[in-house]
Amino acid sequence: MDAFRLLTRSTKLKPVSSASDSRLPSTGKAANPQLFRTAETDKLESTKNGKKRKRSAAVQQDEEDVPDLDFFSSNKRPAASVTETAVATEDDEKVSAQDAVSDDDDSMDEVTDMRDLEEIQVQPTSTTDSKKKKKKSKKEEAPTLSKKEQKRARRLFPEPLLNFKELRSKYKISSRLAENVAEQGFTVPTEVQLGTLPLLLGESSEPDLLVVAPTGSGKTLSFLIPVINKIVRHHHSNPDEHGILSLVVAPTRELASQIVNEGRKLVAGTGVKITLMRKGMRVGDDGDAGANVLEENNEESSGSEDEEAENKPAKERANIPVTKSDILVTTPLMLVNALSANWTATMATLPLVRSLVMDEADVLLDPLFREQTLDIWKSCSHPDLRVGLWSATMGSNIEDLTKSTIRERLEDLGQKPSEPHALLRLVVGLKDSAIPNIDHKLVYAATEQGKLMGLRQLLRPAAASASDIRLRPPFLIFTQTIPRAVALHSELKYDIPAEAGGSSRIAVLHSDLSDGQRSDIMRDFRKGEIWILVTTDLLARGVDFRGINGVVNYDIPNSAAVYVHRVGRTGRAGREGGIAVTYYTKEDIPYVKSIANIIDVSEKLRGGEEGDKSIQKWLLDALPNLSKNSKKDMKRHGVKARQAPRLTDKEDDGKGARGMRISTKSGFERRMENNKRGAIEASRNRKAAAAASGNVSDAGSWGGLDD
Ligand SMILES: Nc1ncnc2c1ncn2[C@@H]1O[C@H](COP(=O)(O)OP(=O)(O)OP(=O)(O)O)[C@@H](O)[C@H]1O
Repeated sequence: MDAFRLLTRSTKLKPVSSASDSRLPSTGKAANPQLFRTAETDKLESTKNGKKRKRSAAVQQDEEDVPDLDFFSSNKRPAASVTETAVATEDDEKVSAQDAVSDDDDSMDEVTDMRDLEEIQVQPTSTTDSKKKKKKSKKEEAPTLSKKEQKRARRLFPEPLLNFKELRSKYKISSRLAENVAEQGFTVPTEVQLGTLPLLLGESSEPDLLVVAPTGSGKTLSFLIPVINKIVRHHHSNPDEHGILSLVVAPTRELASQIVNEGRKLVAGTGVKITLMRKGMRVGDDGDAGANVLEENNEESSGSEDEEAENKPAKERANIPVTKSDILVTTPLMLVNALSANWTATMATLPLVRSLVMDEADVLLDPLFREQTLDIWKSCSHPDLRVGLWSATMGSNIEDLTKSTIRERLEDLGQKPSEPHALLRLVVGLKDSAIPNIDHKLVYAATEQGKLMGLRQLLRPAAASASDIRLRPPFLIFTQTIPRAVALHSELKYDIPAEAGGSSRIAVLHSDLSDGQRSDIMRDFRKGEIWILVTTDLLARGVDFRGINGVVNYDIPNSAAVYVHRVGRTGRAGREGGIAVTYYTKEDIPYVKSIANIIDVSEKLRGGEEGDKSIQKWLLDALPNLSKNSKKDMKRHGVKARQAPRLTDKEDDGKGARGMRISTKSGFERRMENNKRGAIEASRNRKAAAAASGNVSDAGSWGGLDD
């Protein structure tokens, strides 16, 4: 009898299929990076047959019985993929854009104009349904529109990008930029790319854009191409204006550095410079037409040189020549510090910035970073600023905050943009859901010891069959706090046999490490020298380790959104075979339902037999719902018992920190160790006291008084 299987009886673990065995994320890129291609094909088929557009079976089923996603927006229905829109637009003769909104369809729109209806009706739009909208505007005085009609009025059906060649042939992007994109070797644009690139590169006025698209779906390329192209055009039309024209803000240094590396591949030879904001840099006014310039050393350097430069003391960096950068990539705090470097009451402004990109926008506008992000947003003082907010999860509160900030910034500025433009929202796939191309395993481990046992089984391939989970390195392990990550790392350090590389194969990464240490670990994990990386939510978002085979949530995530991001570190760009293992204990039961819901929806999106699903209905029914306040509390602090400061054995009542400790040692072994430590300490104290009173037994070690 497998004890571990007993522990996990609350989930149905399906046998590992030979297909996922042979096809792992680490074996290379997927033939097709799109996630919703099956549904798309189905729809294409049904439109071609001249029938009314229908959702794929899997998605239809979702509509019937998808459980409420009790977080984020009020809309609980799956949105059709953006390619559905593409089908409608491409196949205009058979299915008009208006037909595409079937009467019984009240799901979330793909591309939605977020402005007030009156505003939409007076603005000219260049989309295919513009004529219909104009007709509608005549009926402005008509009785108030129903919710459904309002939704319909807001929906847009822009043309999709069919292939990357169109970037040059149709959207006329810089030829050098087009070459750089081609050199990346991508063949098919992902859904988010085919949806957003035409919106941002098209002839109509560039919109402010909110994008919600799955993890690993290529959002970085989607925002970098338009930003770079805009700067190339700007250089042509304003050859004398130099300075920071675009800002990209990301929540962590690791993500910011990754964006710079991606950007460098795209800007090569275009004359555009992209720079990572580093400690000690100053964004200052050079007195040249109010332009912001960046003091930095080597803006054309490669990633590794960049990292070396970062490790130089700030003093050395302060002496470097002033150069100009077009795109600055930064974390919020670093830029806020630089903008308020002269400690004046008001922050310096960034008068030339025309594009502000917020990657992982929902976390940037979360209370944790909100003040800093809004300060940066408002310091961009150009009236033609366009904002882009990108994430795999986006609460409706973020949409409201975006609308109000756009309005307030313009009011404060007292100027209007040179041309009217829209605020659009594009949703790819099912909003706020985990990607469907990975396997989720929700495992009940009862206690902390149970989790450690389970994890050890994953580390030993021979024992892996016992747990039905086969997770091959490289993979990530997430814990709730830094001390827990450190403790888990020291517990597992010697679990990897010396012949496989031993303790050097496993590392821990968190924000208490120095920048240099963090960069080294990231580099070694990417190079495959480190196989297992224990970390905190520092790496939960945005970071792209292309070929990692899985993610282990050693501690449950603080929210459903964090789950979506953590598990999205695997299954990037359509790769199949990734696994997400989440352990939970007795203490976690109150918090598991939202995660179980996410897994359930993801499995429904994937389709397949009901019996293959890991989340059974009885489990969902049995798990308790969490109150709003408890959810908030959980989001801020995580599971409280795990957050507790370390207690000494004497202080611990046995239910708190001790129960949550990451260790395989028994209480008896710990007590013995403690006693031994105490005895050594006491003997040391006795010796010190004796030495202080001059009564030293070891007289030979005392040289006596000097004459
Ligand atoms: N069209 C494409 N075809 C194949 N791979 C692609 C394509 N576009 C991007 N990629 C690759 O997909 C991976 C994920 O891209 P990216 O990091 O931009 O995802 P993301 O949507 O920002 O994810 P997250 O939400 O986790 O931040 C990268 O390795 C990138 O090189």
